[in-house]
Amino acid sequence: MAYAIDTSPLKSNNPLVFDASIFQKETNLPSQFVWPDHEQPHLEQPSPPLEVPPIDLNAFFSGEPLSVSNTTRLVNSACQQHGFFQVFNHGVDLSLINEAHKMMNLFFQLPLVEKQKAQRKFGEYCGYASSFTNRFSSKLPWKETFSFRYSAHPNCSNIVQDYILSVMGEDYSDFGRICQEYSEAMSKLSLDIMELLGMSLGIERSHFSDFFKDNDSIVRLNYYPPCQKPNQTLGTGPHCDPTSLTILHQDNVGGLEVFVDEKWHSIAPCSEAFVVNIGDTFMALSNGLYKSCLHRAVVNNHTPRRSLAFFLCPNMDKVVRPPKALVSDDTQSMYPDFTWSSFLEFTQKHYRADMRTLDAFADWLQKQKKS
Ligand SMILES: C=C1C[C@]23C[C@H]1CC[C@H]2[C@]1(C)CCC[C@@](C)(C(=O)O)[C@H]1[C@@H]3C(=O)O
Ligand SMILES: O=C(O)CCC(=O)C(=O)O
Ligand SMILES: [Fe+2]
Repeated sequence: MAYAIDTSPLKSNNPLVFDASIFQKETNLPSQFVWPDHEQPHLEQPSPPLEVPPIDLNAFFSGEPLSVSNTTRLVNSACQQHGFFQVFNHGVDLSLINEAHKMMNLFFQLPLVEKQKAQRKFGEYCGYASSFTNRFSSKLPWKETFSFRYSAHPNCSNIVQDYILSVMGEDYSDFGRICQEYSEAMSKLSLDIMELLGMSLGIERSHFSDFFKDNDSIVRLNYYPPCQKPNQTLGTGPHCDPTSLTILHQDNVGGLEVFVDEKWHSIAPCSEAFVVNIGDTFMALSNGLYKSCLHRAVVNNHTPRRSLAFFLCPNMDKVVRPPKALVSDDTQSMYPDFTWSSFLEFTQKHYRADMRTLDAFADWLQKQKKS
């Protein structure tokens, strides 16, 4: 079997490197990529599609009373059931989305050593990772990712482009510029969606958009190479996003699945739409009313798949606590107050994000307080 041997000091105790150009032809998957039987996808039985409401953001922002009440009702019901919906007429230029996909294609086609200029370091969430061979020793995801920080703080006006140029070099200025523009567009869209979520919860429209104005978010480019044994592995394992809100754009290949009513359901790609889902931090902000739902990405044996994720996160030191209107004497606060910086650190240094990250974090916080 063909493995590339890693020579970097980072992974001295783990020689496995995921080089997609080699691994996509492998018929014997290294055992680290083989997921346990109960988590393996059964691709021979296609997952039924999930009914996700199509949300017309333009109609909502028109202020026309019927559109507003229909939209908030649909969002409220989807978020209480599973936390997934799709947004249309979102105001993001389709040519910017296409450019971002083109740049992402170019990036992932680069030779491994070139991509490794941006190698993600242990304990950090930014950079390039070919699978997580230096982070985890089993249930490795069949993917490459490139993640970077976006901050809406006025002092960080060019943060994405500066980061990409600093790690990849001057030749990557178009890549940096498009990623910067895309991140800004996603941050703006996320604040619009926060207004909608605030209204759908019956609280002050600006409550959550104000809370996230100075967001410190994560943008991630995902590349899922073909796999000769797609039934044995996963592109992204079952998890709930620890972040607040995810805005995902998938290419036309398909692979995103959501666990609802005890079954996996697919969400078909749609180039004009973004898939939006509630993450654990927003579940805490809504006092458990809106759900952060289990999802995963499956791979296939013929076509590479790409997706672009914007993970909205609060400013690092803001206290995550639901508004008073969502906490009654009976319900109390479902989760302890926390900061995003501590939750992020938990996912990067102490716990691999899965379906119970928020509960595990709440227990961990409790123990920290006691000791
Ligand atoms: C804070 C984060 C951790 C992860 C990236 C962002 C939001 C989603 C998380 C993740 C995708 C959930 C599944 C497991 C994970 C390890 C992955 O497969 O990428 C998670 C990310 C991470 O820790 O890098
Ligand atoms: O690529 C996808 O479709 C989903 C990826 C995902 O869930 C994530 O990165 O959190
Ligand atoms: Fe996710």
